[in-house]
Amino acid sequence: MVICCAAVNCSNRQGKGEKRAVSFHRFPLKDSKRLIQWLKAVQRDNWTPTKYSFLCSEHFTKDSFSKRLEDQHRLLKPTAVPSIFHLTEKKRGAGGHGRTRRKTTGAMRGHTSTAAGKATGSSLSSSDNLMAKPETRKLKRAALQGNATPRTTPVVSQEQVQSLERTPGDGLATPLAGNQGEAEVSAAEASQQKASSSADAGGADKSGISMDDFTPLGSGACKFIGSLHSYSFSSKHTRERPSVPREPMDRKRLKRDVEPRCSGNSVAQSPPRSSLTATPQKPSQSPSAPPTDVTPKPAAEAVQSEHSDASPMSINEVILSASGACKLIDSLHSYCFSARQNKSQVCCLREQVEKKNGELKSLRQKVSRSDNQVRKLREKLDELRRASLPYLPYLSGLLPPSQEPPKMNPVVEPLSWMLGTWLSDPPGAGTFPTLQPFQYLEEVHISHVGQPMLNFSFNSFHPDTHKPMHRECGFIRLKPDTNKVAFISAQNTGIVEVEEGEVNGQELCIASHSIAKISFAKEPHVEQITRKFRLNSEGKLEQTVSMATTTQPMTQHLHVTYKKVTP
Ligand code: HEM
Repeated sequence: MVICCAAVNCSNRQGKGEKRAVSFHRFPLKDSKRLIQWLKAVQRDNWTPTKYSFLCSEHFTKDSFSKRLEDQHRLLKPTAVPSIFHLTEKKRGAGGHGRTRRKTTGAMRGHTSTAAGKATGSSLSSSDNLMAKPETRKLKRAALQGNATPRTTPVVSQEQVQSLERTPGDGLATPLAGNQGEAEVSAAEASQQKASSSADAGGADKSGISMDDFTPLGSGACKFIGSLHSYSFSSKHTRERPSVPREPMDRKRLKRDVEPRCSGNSVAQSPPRSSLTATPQKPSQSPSAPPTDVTPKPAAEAVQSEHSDASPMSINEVILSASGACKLIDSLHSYCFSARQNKSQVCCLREQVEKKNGELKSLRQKVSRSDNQVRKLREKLDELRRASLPYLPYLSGLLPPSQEPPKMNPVVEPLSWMLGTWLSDPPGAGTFPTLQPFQYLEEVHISHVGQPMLNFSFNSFHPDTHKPMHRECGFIRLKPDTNKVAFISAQNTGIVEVEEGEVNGQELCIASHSIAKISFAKEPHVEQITRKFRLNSEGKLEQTVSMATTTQPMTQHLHVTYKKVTP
């Protein structure tokens, strides 16, 4: 890399001119206040210095320098601010500052220079600026000897100042008390120095080139920014040329690292070297021909080897690039984290759903088992009901509809105490000389429908099996205005009989008047039957049946007490 002066209308560069005549000094990038003063003095619009930007010694007054004790080497004072500039020519743009115009630069070395008079740069005519270079040298020397006074009205663009004032570099790097990162480069000496000597202690060597000149800003923050920038650059480069090997890409970056205005002069391609073993290459000593090599180049390569990218980006660009990279990395981290979190949540939810499904399946099985149990219990209940009250269905079938009951005929009123539904309680007792005593259940229903008679039905059941046994039904009539009663009955055994008697109070005694039977009725045939009904003191209905058969005299066959089950 050729070290060039960044001042407007200054063509000084390393290796040009007399040895030790001109030294080059870095911009105090780490000292923002002083950097602002430098920029105001330089007056380059839309331009931001990099660590490879230099001002030559011709822009500083003599008292800006001190001499090192051991070798009397000229050093720029840490507080020095440049003040000697040629600002009368058309200012350079952001991309360069017109080296070709350097030859036509006038002798006015800053509008406050005593050698140049008190006229401002803007007031000078173009002819005044057309000065021969030797003359310019004289004026330079005069300035270095103190003839030039610092600019009292520095001008700097507001954009530059704001950019610097908000540059994070102020906070990232603590200003150094020493040379603060700017270099003092004696072009002639620097070209002859060995890299080994320049790497001794990181300080300025005899050449005037300090190791700090070519090392990056020494803070971790800067290294961090550099690495992010390297990441951004390499990503960009990979996108553009994904198949290009790494080494060519690095060489390409070396070219970019050179100051734009110097790159056209000479950039010697050399293999990358270590920062501490790099050997400076001897530059061309001819002032007229552009040098084929430059002294600081190995050191610059060392910087590049230490930092993956040393492109001449402005500080703001670096910061913006780093900030963008940080945001991108943060967003990627956030995305990865949220993706992992979402995946974990999905897995967790899936497990919960599977667990709930298992619970639901278990509950459905329980419900199914419960339904079966309920169904079986209902069946059992129905069976128990049938077993306990087998005649209730018949009873319910005999009950009148829920409406106004018919008015009882007065004729049957003497028999009204018989009305109702009655159930045997206790079970009836069966006896006969030819039979073993037995028990039975019986349901009695005696009603009327408004007619002058009562309707009756007697249905007996086996006490254990509830199977139907003897059954009979018929009518009870009263002879009007008498207590004479006729009892007409048909029995399932094939007997049809009429009994007559009298009702006295709540007792009815009747005896068979006529008995008919079917031709195939089972023997022994019944020949006489007597009955007695009464409502006892407990309100229960009692019936006693006696009969005579073809084999047995009149003997009691049945006795049963009923309790009333309807009002
Ligand atoms: C007024 C009504 C009834 C008459 C006229 C009548 C008549 C008879 C006669 C003639 C016998 C045969 C006796 C023998 O073999 O020596 C008999 C037997 C029997 N009766 Fe009655 N009976 C009447 C009501 C009932 C009732 C309400 C029951 C209740 C369940 C009943 C249960 C039996 C039994 C279990 C036998 C023995 C086995 C059989 O022959 O079926 N009877 N009955």
